[in-house]
Amino acid sequence: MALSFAVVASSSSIMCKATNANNHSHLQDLSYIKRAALISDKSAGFTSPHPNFGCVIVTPSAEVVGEAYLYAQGTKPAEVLAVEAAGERCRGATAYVNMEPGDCHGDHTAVSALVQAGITRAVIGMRHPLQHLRGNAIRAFRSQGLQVDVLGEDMQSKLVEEARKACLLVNLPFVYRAASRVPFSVLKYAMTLDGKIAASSGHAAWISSKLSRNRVFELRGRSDAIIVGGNTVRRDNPRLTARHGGGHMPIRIVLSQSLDLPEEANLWDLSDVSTVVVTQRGARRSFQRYLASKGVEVVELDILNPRDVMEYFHDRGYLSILWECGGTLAASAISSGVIHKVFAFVAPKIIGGKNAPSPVGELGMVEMSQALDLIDVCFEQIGPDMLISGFLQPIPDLTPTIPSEDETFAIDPTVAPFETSIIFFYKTWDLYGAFSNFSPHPIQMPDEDGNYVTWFSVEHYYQANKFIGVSNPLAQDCIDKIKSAKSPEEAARLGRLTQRRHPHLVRSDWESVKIDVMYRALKCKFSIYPHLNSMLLSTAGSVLVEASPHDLFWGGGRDGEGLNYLGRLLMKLRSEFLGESSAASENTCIAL
Ligand SMILES: NC(=O)C1=CN([C@@H]2O[C@H](COP(=O)(O)OP(=O)(O)OC[C@H]3O[C@@H](n4cnc5c(N)ncnc54)[C@H](OP(=O)(O)O)[C@@H]3O)[C@@H](O)[C@H]2O)C=CC1
Ligand SMILES: Nc1c(N[C@@H]2O[C@H](COP(=O)(O)O)[C@@H](O)[C@H]2O)[nH]c(=O)[nH]c1=O
Repeated sequence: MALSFAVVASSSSIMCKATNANNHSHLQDLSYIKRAALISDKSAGFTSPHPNFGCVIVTPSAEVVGEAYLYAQGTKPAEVLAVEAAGERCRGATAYVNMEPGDCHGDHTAVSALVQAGITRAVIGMRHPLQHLRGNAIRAFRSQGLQVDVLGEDMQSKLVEEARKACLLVNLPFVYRAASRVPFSVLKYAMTLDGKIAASSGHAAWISSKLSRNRVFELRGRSDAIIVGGNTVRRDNPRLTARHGGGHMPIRIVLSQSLDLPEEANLWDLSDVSTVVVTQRGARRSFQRYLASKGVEVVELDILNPRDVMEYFHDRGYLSILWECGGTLAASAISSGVIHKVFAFVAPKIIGGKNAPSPVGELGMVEMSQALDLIDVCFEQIGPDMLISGFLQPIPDLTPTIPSEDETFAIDPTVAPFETSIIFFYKTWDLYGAFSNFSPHPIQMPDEDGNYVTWFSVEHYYQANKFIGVSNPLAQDCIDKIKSAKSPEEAARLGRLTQRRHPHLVRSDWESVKIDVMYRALKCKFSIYPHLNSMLLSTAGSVLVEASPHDLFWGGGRDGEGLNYLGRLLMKLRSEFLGESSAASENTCIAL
């Protein structure tokens, strides 16, 4: 179906460095690029930790013939879906993308889809924020003869800046994360008009209206995790779930130094989503064991401060965090410089109380001139409340902060990332991200009757295998759901959740067969994709380590304490592919 929408016309002039041979209307360009940004946001929360991508394809006669967005990491790229929708009408058309495509497939899927479909021009809202991807797709388009216009580079004006900002805003968490190496963090609180977040008694339910609290569910749905401090758990017994229906469900994180937490708490009920408790090394080991017995993950850090916690969750691949703590932890997080944005719901109520808590505790400031000014402040009325939001840290300027790969090598010729003797991989956008079992490469594996079945990713196959052969209709039901999961993350969530909630559905020999299941799936993947096979062989001589800081079985762990079985299997495969007789020799060293 052809889609169309209004174009915002204005008489402002637009400078364009590129020649305007095709006589494109640049006002239309801006409208379409904003459209790409708008649709890319539809899957916010689900794409995490991947950016939001949208693509709109428009013919020279200004007809929108295809548009699509990325649903989640590992699903079909927006560009491929838009090309599929537009079909033959791609010939001579322009593709508008809010962000330069990345390359999770490791074979330039998005670029190839547009080039092969006959697209002749690409308009790009912003360059990819990650250094190793930045500029690659733009170069590839240009080398294939496409005209490429990048907002702010090839097109400049006040209106272009506005459209560029729209593209930036839909991927702000990604941009902050790329620039600061901590997840994008939002501090949210609800306070009375006299600045209290609870009565003197500590009672806080509720300050803001139902409408505002529904808005909080949406904020939660856009986040990877919600953080509270130990005191909020003791005082409020919160659930911290996103209850707005059908949205993404973030995990819950509790920061507690003392680990003096209640034995019974809503956050220990993992039926909807998991909880991670982060504490100081050595704190209440018996309570740690108690939490672990309930399925709650406990992470010990040497010193529990917000920056270390955020660096840890960055390394775990988290993109955005919502802090819903009280003033004590909020002050500590602000002082550590990890809070990027604030959402304050102000309710027209007065509770008074000299000792009633306020949203931010001690920051050590003594003069008003030291106050932190919010940037880009917005005011929005929600029912009876006012939502005031703004940034505590400016939006990073990507140009100087994250130089392109070429620029880096020009600045420091000694940088040669390909020559390290240990190759770490983890998230699919990493240089060797295609080694991850979450990479979007379908595999074909024989079922119990020997018939070949296609699985969207190694992770889909691995998770489903937990339930294969179990004579319970619920097990088959779970396999079917995992098989049709839209993304590897979704397959993992389904598999892990069912394993946790219904352990009796897991096959009894799972622990003894899981390495072999993974090995067979990886063997298939690296056999049927020649470019992946070459990538694997190109690492000969290097140790491969899955850099998962928390998976101590498949990954290498934070301090190298993990067993790194994924890395080991890849090295085993590599040596088999290289035709070395070291299937035997490697077997002796890695003892699989
Ligand atoms: N209206 C609103 O929006 C909200 C209101 N509230 C209200 O606020 C009150 C609780 O506020 P508050 O006591 O400030 O609670 P916090 O949520 O800030 O919890 C503080 C606790 O966080 C833990 N913590 C871990 N690391 C740190 C660190 N580096 N710095 C500081 N704390 C750390 C400690 O837990 P431990 O002691 O276990 O070691 C500490 O006692 C309650 O009355 C609650 O109802 C809370 C959230 C939002
Ligand atoms: N009191 C208060 C808030 N408090 C926050 O919400 C948490 C409770 O979440 P849940 O258990 O999921 O409903 C609580 O622990 C605290 O973090 N939030 C608001 O939007 N408005 C309010 O008035």
